[in-house]
Amino acid sequence: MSVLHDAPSTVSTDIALSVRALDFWYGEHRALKAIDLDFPRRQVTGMIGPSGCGKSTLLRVLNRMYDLYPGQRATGEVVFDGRNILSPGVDLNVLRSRVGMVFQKPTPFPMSIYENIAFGVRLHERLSRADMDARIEDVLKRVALWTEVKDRLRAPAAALSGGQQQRLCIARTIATRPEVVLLDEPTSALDPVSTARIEELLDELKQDFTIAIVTHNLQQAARCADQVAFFYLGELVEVDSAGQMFTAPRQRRTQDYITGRFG
Ligand SMILES: Nc1ncnc2c1ncn2[C@@H]1O[C@H](COP(=O)(O)OP(=O)(O)OP(=O)(O)O)[C@@H](O)[C@H]1O
Repeated sequence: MSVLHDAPSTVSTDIALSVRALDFWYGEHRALKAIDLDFPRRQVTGMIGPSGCGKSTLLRVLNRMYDLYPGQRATGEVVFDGRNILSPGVDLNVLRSRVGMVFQKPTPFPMSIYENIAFGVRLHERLSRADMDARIEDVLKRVALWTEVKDRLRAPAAALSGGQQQRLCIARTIATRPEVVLLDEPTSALDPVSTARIEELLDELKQDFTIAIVTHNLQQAARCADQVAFFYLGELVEVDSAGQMFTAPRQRRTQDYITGRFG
């Protein structure tokens, strides 16, 4: 399903999302500067850097979440499915179902566990009751929540613990079968046990999805990410495999950051 009618790109099919010459503006403030970054398909890309360097901004560009706010604008290209999703005419509902997002704090809808997942699916697909039940069981199993909630699917999602709520939000996001899942510090509000479960989950999910995760936790980036991108003051300083980045970064600024000299 295409999101736009534009010139096809020449980007390799091993790349799910390709960012080219991206600038981002909050009014007069240029928060991202000439970013070029590829997100390899079915890999985890970790985005790190000190507070305010533009990590969340980039994530919000990748599914045009910024479009909801006046005065915010992006220039350049984000090529997805052969199209520049920054162009006018993109169907944002379709885009956001294909590039899903999970936020820092769990944000379940004020409805049942079942409805939290079914709601988004219904916006895009007409499923029979049996197929919807099967979809919900499938995604809850994938986020390792099924055994904990299968007997209370009609209970309010708000009754779940924070870690369970975040797994539900991930289930809700993958239920529309996106290609890309964006996660903005998804574990920063969670305890270590819930954090470990989400990290394990990322490893599972990358079998099927391309993942971009913003994290302040460098150990988490080292554990979960295949490639890591280091941002500083709105610039992409360095991108490399997690192994290279955390053992032998090429740039001085990256080294200073990962060794704790600033940030
Ligand atoms: N709504 C906004 N209006 C104006 N400026 C903003 C807005 N949101 C972010 N900024 C600015 O854009 C820059 C990048 O912010 P962003 O939130 O992307 O950084 P970040 O790297 O994700 O930071 P953190 O790690 O603290 O979440 C910062 O200078 C920030 O002050």
